[in-house]
Amino acid sequence: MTTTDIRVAFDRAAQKRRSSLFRRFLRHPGGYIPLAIFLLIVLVGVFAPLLAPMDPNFVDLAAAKAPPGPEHLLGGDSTGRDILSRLIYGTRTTLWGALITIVTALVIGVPSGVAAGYFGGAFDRIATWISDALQSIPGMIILLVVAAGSRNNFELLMATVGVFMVPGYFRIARSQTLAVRGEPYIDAARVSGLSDGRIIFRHVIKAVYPPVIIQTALTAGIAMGMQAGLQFLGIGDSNVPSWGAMMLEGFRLMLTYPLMLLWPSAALGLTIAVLAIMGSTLAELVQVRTPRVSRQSGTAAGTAAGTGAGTAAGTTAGTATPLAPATGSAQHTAEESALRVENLRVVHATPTGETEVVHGVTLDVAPGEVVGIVGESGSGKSQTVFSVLDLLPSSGRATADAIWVGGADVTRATPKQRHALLGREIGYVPQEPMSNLDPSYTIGHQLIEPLRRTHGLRKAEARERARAMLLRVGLTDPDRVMRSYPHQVSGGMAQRVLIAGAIAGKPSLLVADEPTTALDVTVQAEVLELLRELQAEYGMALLIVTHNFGVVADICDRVIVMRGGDVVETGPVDSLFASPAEEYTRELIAASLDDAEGRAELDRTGTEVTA
Ligand SMILES: Nc1ncnc2c1ncn2[C@@H]1O[C@H](COP(=O)(O)OP(=O)(O)OP(=O)(O)O)[C@@H](O)[C@H]1O
Repeated sequence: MTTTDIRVAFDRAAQKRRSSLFRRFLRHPGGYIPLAIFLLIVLVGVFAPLLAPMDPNFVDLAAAKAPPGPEHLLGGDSTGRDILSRLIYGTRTTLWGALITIVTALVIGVPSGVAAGYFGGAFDRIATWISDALQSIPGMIILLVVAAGSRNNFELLMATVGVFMVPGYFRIARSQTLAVRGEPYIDAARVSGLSDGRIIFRHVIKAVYPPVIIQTALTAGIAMGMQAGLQFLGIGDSNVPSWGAMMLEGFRLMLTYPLMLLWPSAALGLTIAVLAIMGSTLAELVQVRTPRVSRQSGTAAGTAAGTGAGTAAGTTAGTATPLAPATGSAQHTAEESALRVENLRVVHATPTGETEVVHGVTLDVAPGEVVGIVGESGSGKSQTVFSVLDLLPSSGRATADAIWVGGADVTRATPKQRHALLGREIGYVPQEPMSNLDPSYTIGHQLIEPLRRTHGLRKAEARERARAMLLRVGLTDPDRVMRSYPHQVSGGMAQRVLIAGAIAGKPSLLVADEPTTALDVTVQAEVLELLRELQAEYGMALLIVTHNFGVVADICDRVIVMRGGDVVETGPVDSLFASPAEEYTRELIAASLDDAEGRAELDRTGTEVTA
């Protein structure tokens, strides 16, 4: 991609202006109208003492069942209390009760749902079981017990209602987290060394909060209805003016004095209706807005959660199938290597049992060396590098005698140490540039964050470093790129951004997994050229995964040929090309050459046609 192409792509993309969910909500009639009404209701509740014309409990016997008039605008109740004042104070009680319910449900439901979705395992199973069990408990009976035991303590009752609302939040938070935790941009954040906590707060919460807000609008309505229902049943403090208690009184006198039932029912109905409309408007806007980037096959699969333990040195694979002999060889000592993998096995749990997909691979990359792992689809290239990067999906388990990164054996490190080391020592350029960027954050933010967290740079330094890296990878307007969201840049630009991010921490090893596969042919050559330049400039080791011998011939010093989870051959590129020892290697080379000839033929035909 030329500089002009980059500019054109940028300008085209930049036209798609992004506006926040809140702003779009405010522009939608289903947003601003109910919001205005709801805010008005809140103000009435907050300023009840100023707005209410009388004390809500003041009894004026002359006003008993009085019709609306100048003294009592909405009339008097059965004991002569001013209905309007009670309604205004009742707003306060109702909102306060709903707030207690929502906060209780949010505080328990969302963190537990996110943790269950993110970490999975035993916590997920136990939390899901508790959530299901909670739903099967008859809430009203528990509420009656709590009311009797606490002498109708209003706050405790509303908190108990909140506990019964927890499963709604738990399920939403868990499913949203499950949906994003396997996204490549989460993997990319892990590889860049961000801790689980940071990833959750920065990336996962962004996906969780929109449905949680919708749920909150609906829960508020349900909580108010429940509260009115409780008070209608006579549960709660009868001295506290509330819409439910007013409805109970109105219900008793419905035939003789229907107005008493009308006012609190109208207030409750209106409040629940505006909350429901806000909820459904938000749901509509969120659906339009969230372009779910789904993981494609071949990109980093799953999160690393649960994989760290499996890589501890000395553990056995525990495969159902007999172990195949180890394959491959290391050319350098552990201390001399940027990366050295010894006897790596990867096992996946499948419905039919465990399957070993990488069978004891040994390989290494020296500092400053460019090594290609090449092989047909399914040969185990990605599983090998994902094991190094700690990115295997939760179904996968890697075991190795050792994985040396920059002279340290990461299989002996704690997961935290391992992440920190990987974030510092290894840069990762993935296959799918677009899905490896979080659509919720600007590119600048995504470059600056790992530099601050993993490399400890101050914000200004990190910004300057990110800017310089964007310039270095050929993006001529780094400030605009930093302000852009991923959807505002082209695939080629996104890959340059990821390369900038991968090298910004000055890693000693850059791992590139099919870095050009998702790009169009003209951009492929430029990205390869860029990788080669950067590797030489920074003196990094480069491990490039590809199925294309053309790429190997282009930039690699040495090649490792894989087939069916084994290393079948390794050697310097020139000698391997000149005299491959294995028939399989010969076929791969021939297939790559055929492909190249085919493409040249296509190019020629294209030229003739257009000429
Ligand atoms: N989650 C999984 N569960 C079970 N088997 C898997 C899983 N992921 C990968 N495999 C298997 O592991 C083997 C190696 O896959 P891997 O992705 O490493 O191949 P690859 O050489 O990188 O191929 P490609 O070039 O298509 O990405 C394949 O047989 C694949 O089916």
